[in-house]
Amino acid sequence: MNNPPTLQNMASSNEEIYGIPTMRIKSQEEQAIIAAQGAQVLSWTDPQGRERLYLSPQTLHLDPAQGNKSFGPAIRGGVPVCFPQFSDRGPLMKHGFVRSRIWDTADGSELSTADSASSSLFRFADDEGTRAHWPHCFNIQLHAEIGQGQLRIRLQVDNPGDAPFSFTVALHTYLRVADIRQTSLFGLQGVMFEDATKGMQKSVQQEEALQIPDETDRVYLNPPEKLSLHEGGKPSLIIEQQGFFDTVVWNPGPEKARALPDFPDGDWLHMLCVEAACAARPVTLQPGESWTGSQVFTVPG
Ligand SMILES: O=P(O)(O)OC[C@H]1O[C@H](O)[C@H](O)[C@@H](O)[C@@H]1O
Repeated sequence: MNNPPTLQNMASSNEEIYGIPTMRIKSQEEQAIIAAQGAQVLSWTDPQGRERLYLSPQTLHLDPAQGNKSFGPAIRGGVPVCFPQFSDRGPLMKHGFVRSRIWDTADGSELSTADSASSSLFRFADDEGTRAHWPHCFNIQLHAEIGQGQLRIRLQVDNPGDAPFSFTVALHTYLRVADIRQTSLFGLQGVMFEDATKGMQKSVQQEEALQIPDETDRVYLNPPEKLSLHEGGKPSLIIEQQGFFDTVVWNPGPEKARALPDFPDGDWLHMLCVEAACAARPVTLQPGESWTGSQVFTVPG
């Protein structure tokens, strides 16, 4: 079986990946690569040297020459940040606009300078372009950290304005799996979900292990904080979330995969999105309030 290429050998200090400016962080044997576009984590190599995130080799991205002048295409893979709208659950562009904008490093430093650090902090705030679509003042920041077999991602949204606003949000994580047909997700038995492949019909998951034989697009409501991904019958990754009150599980399956212009036809076999989200109901922030959510991935010991 042909596995898609990984980024781990493409990384030098301040390189561009598929034309996207990136920052690299390191901790002993682990490394992660974060794009300035969307503060999107593109790659996480675990202590065994295995790439854990899926990134489409056909990914589209902003033209760096255009910078923040326009809302460009979204990067297909890694950990897209969906804000201030999840999917098409509202009037805005699908998954909101921050994944299609260039974020700043926390101290305004050059992307390459964090090369020796094990964490990164990116920020983005409202501007004329965002207010034309969504008339609110906001700050959003993403902190990503690796070490000891973990990738830890924390997202914070602040309301510095003088009016309340509501949003839906997700860390739309694309996990890389060797073969989706040998992959199961544990922890969702007995949890109610909305099924986007069946007009948002609500059901309760009966099976102990979720398998993905075909297109799967579910928003699980109030799931447990800890899920476990198994590959080839063995635990492969522990997935934990806090602050987010839904979990989305998405794989396009063979037919939808063929319809996605930025995704190889066969790559639905090598990925599974397990997304920490507030999707089914919004978060509301009063002036001066903040919301924080995190998603943590741990390689089992
Ligand atoms: O293709 P995108 O806009 O990146 O969205 C990819 C997918 O994201 C989420 O998982 C949604 O639940 C899916 O309905 C959607 O197809």
